Amino acid sequence: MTDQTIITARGVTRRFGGLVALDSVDLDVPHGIVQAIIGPNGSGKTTLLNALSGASHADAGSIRIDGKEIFRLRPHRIARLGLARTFQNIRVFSNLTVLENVKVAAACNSPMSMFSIMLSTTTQRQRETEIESAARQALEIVGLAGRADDRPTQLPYAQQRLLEIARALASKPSVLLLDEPAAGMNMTESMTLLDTIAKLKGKGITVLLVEHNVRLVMGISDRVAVLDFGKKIAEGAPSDVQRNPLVIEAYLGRRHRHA
Ligand SMILES: Nc1ncnc2c1ncn2[C@@H]1O[C@H](COP(=O)(O)OP(=O)(O)OP(=O)(O)O)[C@@H](O)[C@H]1O
Repeated sequence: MTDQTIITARGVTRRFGGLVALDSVDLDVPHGIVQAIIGPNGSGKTTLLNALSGASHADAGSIRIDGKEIFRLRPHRIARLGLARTFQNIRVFSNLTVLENVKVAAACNSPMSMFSIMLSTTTQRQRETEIESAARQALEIVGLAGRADDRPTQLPYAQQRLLEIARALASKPSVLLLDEPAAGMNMTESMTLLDTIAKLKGKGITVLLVEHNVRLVMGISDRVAVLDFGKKIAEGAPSDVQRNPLVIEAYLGRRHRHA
């Protein structure tokens, strides 16, 4: 690991019964880049994201965020170290406004003490102002500032996915994990997503994304890691990975096996 590495994973292994979903995976993600994890269906991408975010722990290995070991830490402890994530399925509160949804996420990641809540202290009012400001900034970044007072269900599907990103951003993370951010998006919507990811990178946020749309990944990522049957089979610049015979075989071979 170097000072430039924000995520350092070593030997990350996850089994489900007899199935080895992650087989001793190593990953080094430098600060401030867009890193993609790709691979055929069932290759272990989401399992890796879950292990990194603490949503579902690995059985063995070491995972460091900015040098701190997070293996087996609970998700909220990992979030406090600056890591936020989105999920494949949309998880918003439909009875709250767009802004309220983001404020809830911001508040969850910086809880006030029960004491200050009961006494309604100046500190609490300051925190509320900070939460509102963080939420509005997050909506601004994803281009939803104008929809703050709408309900999430009034947004088109692609914007609901951007709202998920805004919720993750509300905790001001240094690392953002995106699980299938372009799922269900058309070409124009995917381009908006790419702009948003570029903006995040411009703000110094390290983005790690799992994505099925390989063309989209190749356009936005600085580095790509490829999983196949739980093993990392390739990693590097998009142009190198695309030409890697192991990667071509993983995709084509899998397609042929399913044909
Ligand atoms: N909770 C679980 N219980 C049992 N097996 C699981 C569980 N979660 C994942 N798996 C298995 O682990 C393997 C990796 O799954 P994972 O969802 O990480 O793959 P993926 O690359 O994200 O797939 P996809 O591209 O289809 O989303 C698959 O064989 C999957 O069936």
